[in-house]
Amino acid sequence: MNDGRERLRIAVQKSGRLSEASLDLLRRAGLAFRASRDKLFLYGENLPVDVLLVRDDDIPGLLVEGSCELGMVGRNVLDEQRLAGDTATTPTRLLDLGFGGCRLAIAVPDGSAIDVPRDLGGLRIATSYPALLADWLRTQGIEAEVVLLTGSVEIAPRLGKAHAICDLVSSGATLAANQLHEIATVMHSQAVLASSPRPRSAAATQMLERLVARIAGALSGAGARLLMLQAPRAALPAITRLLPSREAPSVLGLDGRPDDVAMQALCNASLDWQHLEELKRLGARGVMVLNVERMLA
Ligand SMILES: Nc1ncnc2c1ncn2[C@@H]1O[C@H](COP(=O)(O)OP(=O)(O)OP(=O)(O)O)[C@@H](O)[C@H]1O
Ligand SMILES: O=P(O)(O)OC[C@H]1O[C@H](OP(=O)(O)OP(=O)(O)O)[C@H](O)[C@@H]1O
Ligand SMILES: [Mg+2]
Repeated sequence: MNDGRERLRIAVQKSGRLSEASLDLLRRAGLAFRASRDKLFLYGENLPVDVLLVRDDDIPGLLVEGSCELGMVGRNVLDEQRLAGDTATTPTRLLDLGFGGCRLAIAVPDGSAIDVPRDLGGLRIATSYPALLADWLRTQGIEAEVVLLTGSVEIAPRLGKAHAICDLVSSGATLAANQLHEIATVMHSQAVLASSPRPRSAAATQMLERLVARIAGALSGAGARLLMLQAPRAALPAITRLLPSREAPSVLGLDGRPDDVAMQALCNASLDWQHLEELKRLGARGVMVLNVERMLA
């Protein structure tokens, strides 16, 4: 392991939009932690894995230098640092984590004459993501000036610092509150699991692969439902057609009841009361729905 360390390190955001969901996912992957006194470091009690609590902007750099083997960070932050090209090697994106969903968008003041991206030619755009914005402008063939602001980007047009902004949006409430509206999407983003490009020992690689498989398992279990029921054998085709199942259901015979079967189906989160009512109409009995906590392929 790097620097002779015996334990794997995973970096997550200390305090912000990704913090809670990142730690929750690690818990669902089976990690139990003990907090250090300064709360910047969580000691993994049941696996040789420790959690580093840092600013999200620092995570790509920590991975590149090998201070951490894994990190959970917004794709926007990862791609910005890759495009900014400070280092020859870049972290590897392993998994999309399904939280922290947002988009990097171009927005302009309500009532502005800027309607479409090409209207931005020759104007100033404020952003905290200069490399992503410059890359997008290049692909659109637009020459505009990029103005770097590290926060409160939405205020730039009112201050006369820029004609437009390029910032993260999810609900759109911040844009609306600042009398701005979107005219283009630069990228869609969500939190991702990324790994260090540094070489690591065979033992570290094995531990990393184990943890990544567990995280993937916790993710694929999320929202999944296990449906169990008994039904007339003749109703099986209609039941199978009805279900939002992820794979073919398992069907078992029942002792002394040749016309009936027991069935088990892994369904996605869209399985609802309407499905259950329909199942009952088709003759299903003893219908049970269980939330799936984790899965291992
Ligand atoms: N409005 C949003 N909705 C959903 N996800 C978002 C939103 N804004 C940002 N994110 C995602 O969450 C990440 C972290 O956002 P946050 O605002 O907590 O970061 P920060 O202020 O840079 O925090 P830090 O102090 O760690 O630097 C963003 O990089 C992005 O991937
Ligand atoms: O579309 P909305 O749902 O309104 O979200 C957009 C806002 O969320 C982010 O900031 P955040 O609230 O995380 O604060 P920050 O700028 O201090 O990071 C982003 O920078 C926008 O300002
Ligand atoms: Mg940050």
